[in-house]
Formats: sequence, structure tokens, C-alpha cells
Amino acid sequence: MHFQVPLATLSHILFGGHHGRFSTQLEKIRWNHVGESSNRNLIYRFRTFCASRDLAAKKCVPCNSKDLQAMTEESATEFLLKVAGWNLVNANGTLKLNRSWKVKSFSKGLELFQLVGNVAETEGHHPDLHLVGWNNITIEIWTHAVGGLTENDFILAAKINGLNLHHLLRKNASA
Ligand SMILES: C[C@H](O)[C@H](O)[C@H]1CNC2=NC(N)=NC(=O)C2=N1
Repeated sequence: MHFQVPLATLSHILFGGHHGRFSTQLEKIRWNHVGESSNRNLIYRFRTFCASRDLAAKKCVPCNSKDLQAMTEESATEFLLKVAGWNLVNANGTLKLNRSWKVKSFSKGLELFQLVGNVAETEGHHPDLHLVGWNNITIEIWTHAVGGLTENDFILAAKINGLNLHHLLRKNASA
């Protein structure tokens, strides 16, 4: 069945007649829909940004404090939302964070390690650093003292996310 839509109606729908009122209405509906979903997305991203910034402002606690214990996978999944770009991995029952980058050169990789190392030394909490195939970096973070993840690990990941590494990375840097 073919619907014959008079050209006048079609132009009215597309371009709006009567001073564009219809198209304004259409625009409003479209904007409200797009506006609402993109507003929601914006609010979500803003909340994530704030959560990540709050985490980066925290200080790691000594890993030998007696009440420190590994968090559940459920908690880790919630914390993961605050550290964009990091992955949660389960290595033989040990939960860890990891993230990979491609660097411009071997020496730029060592520069990245130094920047990360400075943060780790300041925090007294240290990542596992891997540089393989001359320009592939993977950083793993976990709390060795408890054999799993604590807030310390997410604080360190958030602080690493706050470093300016762009000049060290290849364009399509996220390996
Ligand atoms: C006392 C001090 O907190 C410990 O030696 C720290 C050093 N850095 C550390 N880093 C990590 N990732 N896990 C640890 O358990 C750990 N312990």
C-alpha cells in the first residue's frame, strides 16, 4: 500500500508552514528528546568526573594497616566507574586493575614510568610496570599486602589518570 503524501504536506512537515510553527514544534520535540538524553549523559559524565577528581585528591593509607582488606568484586566494579580507561581483571582469583598504552618510543616509555613512579613513591603505593616490545606499556595495580584491591589502588589509578602523558603516547595510544 502506497501512501500519497501531498507535496504541500510533506514540505509542511519538513519545513513547517505558518511561520515554521510545526517545524519549531518538531524541533522542540527532537531537542527535548536529544536534549534530555544528552543532558542525562552530561550529568552522568560530570558526576563521574567529580568522583574521579575526589578520588585523585585522596591519599593512600599504609598497606600494613591491620584493618585493610581486599574489597569484593561488586565494590571494585563500582569503584571502576571512577577511573576511566582502567580495566578490572581477575588473575587467578586476585582482582587487579590494568591499563595499557602505546608510547612513541622506548625512552618515552621510561619517561612515563618515571612520572608514574613519582606518584607511587609519594603515595607509598606501587604499581606493577610492564614495558614490552619496546613501546607497549601495561600498568597493573593491586594491593599486594591483602592479595586484592583496596581503595588505595583506585586512588593511584585516578592520580595516574591525572598525569599529562599525551606527549609520550602514540596517536592511537590505547593499546
Ligand atoms: C608499608 C607500605 O605501605 C608497604 O610496603 C606498601 C608499599 N607499596 C605497596 N604497593 C602495593 N601495590 N601493594 C602493597 O601492599 C604495598 N605495600
